[in-house]
Amino acid sequence: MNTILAPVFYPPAQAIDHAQERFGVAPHTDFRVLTLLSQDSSGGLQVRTRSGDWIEAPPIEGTLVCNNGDLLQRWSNDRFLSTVHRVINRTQNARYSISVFFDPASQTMLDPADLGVAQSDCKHAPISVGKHIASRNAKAFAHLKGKGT
Ligand SMILES: O=C(O)CCC(=O)C(=O)O
Ligand SMILES: [Fe+2]
Repeated sequence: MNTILAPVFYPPAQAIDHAQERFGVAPHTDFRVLTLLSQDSSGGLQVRTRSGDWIEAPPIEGTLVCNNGDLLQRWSNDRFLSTVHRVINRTQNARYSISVFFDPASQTMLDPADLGVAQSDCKHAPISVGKHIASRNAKAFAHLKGKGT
C-alpha cells in the first residue's frame, strides 16, 4: 500500500482573487483510490454534483472528508465515481488542509473483474497502479515538460 501525505497552505484571499475567480486548487479529481482530507475551519472546499452544480463541503469538527479517486472509479467499473472538487479560500486568513492519498502498491493490477464484474461488462482494461499514476502525472504536469526543474 502507498500513502502520500499532502499538507496544503492557501494564502489569505486578495481582492483580485475574488475578481478573477482564482482557485486555491482548480477543479480536479484525485488520481488514487481514496483520499482522506482534514480541513481547518475556513471552508472553501466545493464538490461538483452529477448535475454540474458546485456545492460546499463545509468543515464539520471531528470529521474527515473522504473522496473517491480515479483508481476506485476505474476499479469499480464506474460504480463509484471520482469526485470533482476545487478549493476557493474566501477568507482573510490562511487556510490549511492535510490530504492523505491511498493506493495499492505500484505493481498491483486493478481489474474490475476482481470485484465480480463479468468480463464482457468490464469498461476498463486491467491496469497497474504505477502505470495509471504515471499517466495521470504526465498529463497533469505536461506544461512543465522541458523546463528542466
Ligand atoms: O484543501 C482541500 O480542501 C482539498 C485539497 C485537494 O483537493 C487535494 O490536495 O487534492
Ligand atoms: Fe483533491
